[in-house]
Amino acid sequence: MDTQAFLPQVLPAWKRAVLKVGSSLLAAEGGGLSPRFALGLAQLVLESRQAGREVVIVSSGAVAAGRAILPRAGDAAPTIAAKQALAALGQAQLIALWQRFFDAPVAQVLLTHDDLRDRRRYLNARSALLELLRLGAVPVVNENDTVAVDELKLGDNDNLAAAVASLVDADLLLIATDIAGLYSGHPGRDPAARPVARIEAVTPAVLAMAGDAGALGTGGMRTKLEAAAKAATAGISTALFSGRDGAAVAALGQGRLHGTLVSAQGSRLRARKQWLRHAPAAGVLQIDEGACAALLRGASLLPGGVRAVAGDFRRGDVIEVRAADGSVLARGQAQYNAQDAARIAGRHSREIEAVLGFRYDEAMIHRDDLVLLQAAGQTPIDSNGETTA
Ligand SMILES: Nc1ncnc2c1ncn2[C@@H]1O[C@H](COP(=O)(O)OP(=O)(O)O)[C@@H](O)[C@H]1O
Ligand SMILES: N[C@@H](CCC(=O)OP(=O)(O)O)C(=O)O
Repeated sequence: MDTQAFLPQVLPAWKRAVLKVGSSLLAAEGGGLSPRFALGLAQLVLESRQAGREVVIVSSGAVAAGRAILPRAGDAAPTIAAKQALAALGQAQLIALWQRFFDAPVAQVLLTHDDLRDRRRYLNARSALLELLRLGAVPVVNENDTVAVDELKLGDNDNLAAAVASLVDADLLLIATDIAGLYSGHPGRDPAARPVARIEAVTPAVLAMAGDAGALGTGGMRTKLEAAAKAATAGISTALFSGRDGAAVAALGQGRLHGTLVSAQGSRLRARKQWLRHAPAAGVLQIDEGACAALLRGASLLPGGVRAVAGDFRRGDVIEVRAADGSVLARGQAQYNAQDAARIAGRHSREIEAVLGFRYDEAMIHRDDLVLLQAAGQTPIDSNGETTA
């Protein structure tokens, strides 16, 4: 395939990224996995970590790895069940491949889209991934193919990577594939296909440029653009580039992208705050004056400042935070369900474990999951969202 090169462009500055690596980059020609292209990508991860950035890897390749272990399971047109078996067989090797490049421990995280749709599991996955990053581990995520087969059918690891990018509050989604970026038509079939370096919005016309997968991948450019569109709405930019092109991969470390950049729609923080502001509230925490002052200073809401709990919310639900006079001070995502919140209300954070028998977080609502609806000294808002002055 003779395709035109992409001119370099500036990669947006980032602190935390999700790097999605397709099967097309990890599958060896004779079956199994090859370190050939993974090496350069791992180098990029290492350099980024040394520069104080964090990277979560979303890696496909378990099915390809499984093929080398039990070739007869991967006959010409394997069924979904055979692909699931191959994925289960190959997953350990996939993790072992990534571990080869890092002194830091590699952590295997298997997720499904359903896990991320369920608020409680979403929050659990988030805490676990953020803790892994805090500990300096290299999280490597793949779809849990034993219990969900979306990715095996649709190549949805692209979409999973976008969901993970939102989950961990990444500011960039890097999608490494076997082609330099998006072309205006399928490069194998359209000789006039041109590089598309920049996409401001993933419109139907942009989606129409994308065709199916290459020989080894699933989903092709379409799922990559869908993923980029989701990331964009969450305030995250996406870079599509070739993981086979060592120079293009090395350039990313210097902040230059040879590939396609899909721009974020607004900032990540704005998108998240917007969601917290408008998601239906499942309950209410009434807090004391000390807690009000702490929230206005930008602190988390600790159980000690909670006076009363109302509603039947679950961990991860959005709830309102009201001052003693009933005015709505803030909204945020609950770390504890209503029952547990009621049991720890008024208690010191260090008592949480003794009361509940476990502890998710020292806060009832973490400051990253909280949006203030009043600034210090501002007019309070009543429970209908109207100003009370
Ligand atoms: N408009 C397009 N521009 C670039 N690649 C495209 C386009 N349409 C389809 N493709 C195909 O998408 C492939 C990459 O997707 P895929 O095979 O699913 O890889 P991965 O395993 O990295 O997810 C390319 O190799 C190319 O054949
Ligand atoms: N979970 C599957 C990934 C399937 C998938 O999305 O593949 P790809 O299109 O190469 O990213 C595997 O590990 O083989």
